[in-house]
Amino acid sequence: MIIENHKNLNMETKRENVVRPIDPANFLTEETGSEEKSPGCFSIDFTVAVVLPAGGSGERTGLSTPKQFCTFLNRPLISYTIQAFERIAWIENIVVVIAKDSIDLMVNIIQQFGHKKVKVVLGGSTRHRSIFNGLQAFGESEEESALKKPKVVIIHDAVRPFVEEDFLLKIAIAAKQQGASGAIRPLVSTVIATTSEGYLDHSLERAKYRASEMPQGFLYDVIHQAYVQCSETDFEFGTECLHLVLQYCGTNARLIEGPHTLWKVTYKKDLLAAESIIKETLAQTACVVAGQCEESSRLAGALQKTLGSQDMHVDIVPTSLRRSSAFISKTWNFVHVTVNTAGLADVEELVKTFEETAHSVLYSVVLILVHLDVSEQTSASERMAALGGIRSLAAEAKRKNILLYGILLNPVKDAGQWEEAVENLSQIISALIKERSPALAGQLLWV
Ligand SMILES: Nc1ccn([C@@H]2O[C@H](COP(=O)(O)OP(=O)(O)OP(=O)(O)O)[C@@H](O)[C@H]2O)c(=O)n1
Ligand SMILES: O=P(O)(O)OC[C@@H](O)[C@@H](O)[C@@H](O)CO
Repeated sequence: MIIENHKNLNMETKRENVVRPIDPANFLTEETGSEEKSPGCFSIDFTVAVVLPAGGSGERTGLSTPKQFCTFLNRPLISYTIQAFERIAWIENIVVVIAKDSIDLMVNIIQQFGHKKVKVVLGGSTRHRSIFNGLQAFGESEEESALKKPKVVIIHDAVRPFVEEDFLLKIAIAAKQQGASGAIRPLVSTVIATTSEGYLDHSLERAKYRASEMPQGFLYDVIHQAYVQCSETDFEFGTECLHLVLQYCGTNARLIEGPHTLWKVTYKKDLLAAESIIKETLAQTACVVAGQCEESSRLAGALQKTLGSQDMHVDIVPTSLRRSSAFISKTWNFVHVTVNTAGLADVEELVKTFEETAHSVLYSVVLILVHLDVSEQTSASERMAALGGIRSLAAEAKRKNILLYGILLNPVKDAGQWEEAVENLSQIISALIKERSPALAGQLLWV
């Protein structure tokens, strides 16, 4: 679900963090978080920084909110892109270039989602002007500017959230060696030239052409020099940074074919596609927290098998380890199996652990309580009553971006009926994890 307004963002603006609107000729950047290095898989021996142009209005989406600030899964698109770069240890700084009207919102996003390497800079009336503004946030020395210029600068549209470290490394190394580098993709449609009357003039041989995508990498001095020299026409109508460095610096970019995930969010459908991709990625793993008793272990093992058959990787963790960060950090989906005792206290403790570890800040956590009561003494209504507290617990958890659901599993003795019940349970668990619906949080389902 795409949300255009920002009712779910904490809009209490801390003015001291706001980048003061200033004359674009004299850039000011504002430190908005501590410099923390995220663990990375690769390392390189030169400095790299990133400029994310995010100053556009997103007219082609037809939405009133610029697409980079449209939210899905309780988070704006730009936050996903920032995180894609922030988690990379060899990227030192991320300059986000935004329109003046978005300053307060951007500062709140940085604070709400804990973005650490980000500096905010004012954009311009076109993408090239915004990129140039971003580049000018760097200076020759720390004295001249809050940001020392990097050896290589990666330029990446803020509305392209799916970018991986290995490809960024290729782009950065090629830019260091060649002066410039850029991502390309095969054309999907054939390119044609039209006459002024709107007829076909000629078509291009598709195999000879490629789509220019992002990220692009440049030696900082090369791209900066190109922008210093480029014309007003370039600034007003240009869309290709690689062209600028060729025309004004004679630098021929190394072109690297990238994965199909580099696509740019342009239309509303792209926002829906981005939400689906993130949901699909989050739903690939789960953790079943189970007690030591035989029924609990048996149910946990059966769920691991049935969810596994739906391509979900499931770890089983004993209840005693439910608070260990080792297992919490591996997934955003948790199934807590309880037998005979309702286990709401355990669930409450898990919610507290997710909050203490800030695990639900970037992505919603799905927490499903599966309760099996094998004691012969309790009636169905008594079992329902035992989980009656889940609704209030779920309301509190939802405020922390934790989606709590309850499922009552009826005990059955017949092996065939048990297998069928576990299959049904597994389908429900899978659906709750895939959909991540806040509307169903607090509901008690019955299998
Ligand atoms: N004056 C501008 C215009 C665009 N961009 C950014 O450049 C990227 C790619 O541009 P595009 O997809 O065209 O974004 P918009 O210009 O916002 O879209 P539209 O043309 O539909 O208005 C986006 O992250 C956009 O925010 C920018 O920083 N400054
Ligand atoms: O043209 P738009 O402003 O919609 O998007 C920018 C794209 O052109 C640009 O990101 C790539 O083509 C690479 O230069």
